[in-house]
Amino acid sequence: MQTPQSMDLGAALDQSCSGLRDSHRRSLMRLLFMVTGAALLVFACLQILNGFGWVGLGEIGASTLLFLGAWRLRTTPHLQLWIYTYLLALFSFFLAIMLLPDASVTAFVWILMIPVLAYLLLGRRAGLLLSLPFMLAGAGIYWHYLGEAGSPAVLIDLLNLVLCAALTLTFVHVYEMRREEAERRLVDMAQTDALTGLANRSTFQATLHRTIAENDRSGAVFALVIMDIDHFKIINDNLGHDAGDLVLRSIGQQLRERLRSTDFVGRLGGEEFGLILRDVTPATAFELVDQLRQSIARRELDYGEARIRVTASFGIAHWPEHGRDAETLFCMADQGLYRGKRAGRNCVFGADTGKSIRPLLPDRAV
Ligand SMILES: Nc1nc2c(ncn2[C@@H]2O[C@H](COP(=O)(O)OP(=O)(O)OP(=O)(O)O)[C@@H](O)[C@H]2O)c(=O)[nH]1
Repeated sequence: MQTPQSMDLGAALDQSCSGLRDSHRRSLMRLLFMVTGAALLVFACLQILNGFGWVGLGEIGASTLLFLGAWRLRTTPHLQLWIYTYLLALFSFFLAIMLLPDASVTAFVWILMIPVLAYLLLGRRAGLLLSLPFMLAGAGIYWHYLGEAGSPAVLIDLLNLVLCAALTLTFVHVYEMRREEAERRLVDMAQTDALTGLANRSTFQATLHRTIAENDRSGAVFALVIMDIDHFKIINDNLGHDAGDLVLRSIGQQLRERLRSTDFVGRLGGEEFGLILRDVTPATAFELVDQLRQSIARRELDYGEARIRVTASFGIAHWPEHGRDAETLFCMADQGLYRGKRAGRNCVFGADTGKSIRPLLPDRAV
């Protein structure tokens, strides 16, 4: 049986593992392009005033490209490629200004900026892989810049930079790890029913929509099953809410155990569950669901002195015969379920045929 994580977290978590969400990365990249473009314009004026006209003109050209890039970034589908190109060019530029013959010592502060940008835009793994070589190269250039290798003064300066850079890298790495973890937990909570650990209603609905789209392309079929525990209120009323929760957890576990790895199950709310059975004929679906019905009716749960037995009713709708869209399919499966409830519960009903499987076990709750 597929878990909510494997079905719906995919896109969100993939993005979470590459730093910020795509929309945020896009905005940040556009901001960086505009800030870098504006900064280059200022530097270009200073270079021209200093008599380095050709450098100034080059910077004006680069600045124009950056402004055009900021505009293009709004819609490009190749965001990742833009990010890599930008970061590689920017980090190489940092190294280049450190290598200039009369480089100012302040040029080396950019080494600290490398991990921050790389982690924000690429996430933990790619961020580490990209920032490490550039930071090491920067530290090497700084050592060379200081001259008199081995003198205590030089070593102190070098150590200051290396320690500060290592701490920045560690801080950014740990922060990113925690952020990824927190995001994973949040998405998990948003998609999972806390009591049973199954997919919640919105995840189930999203999975149903996706299954319809997939089967539309592949031509495969599936069944939607809605299951409702019979007279569940009696358990709550007689034994309390904790006993009801125990039953819901136990049924969630039973469904998880009995379904195939390609099937999907979710708690739709209260004592109602939804199942998506892939690649099943109507006859197979009936058989499978009836086995589920029997196994639920057979199981006894100990709750203090009490022994709890429950039954459940099921409605089945087939895609595409009973409806091509999720809403119609839900409606049809619901009709089957309520036919089952009216017929005395503990049974399986198809959506339109009225075909049913009658209970083999007596219909009883607590
Ligand atoms: N323990 C527990 N009870 C819940 C939860 N969610 C809903 N319920 C209870 O489930 C019961 C549902 O009752 P009804 O809708 O009357 O359904 P039923 O008693 O199963 O009757 P039929 O469906 O007609 O067989 C209510 O008492 C709700 O309070 C939950 O998370 N935990």
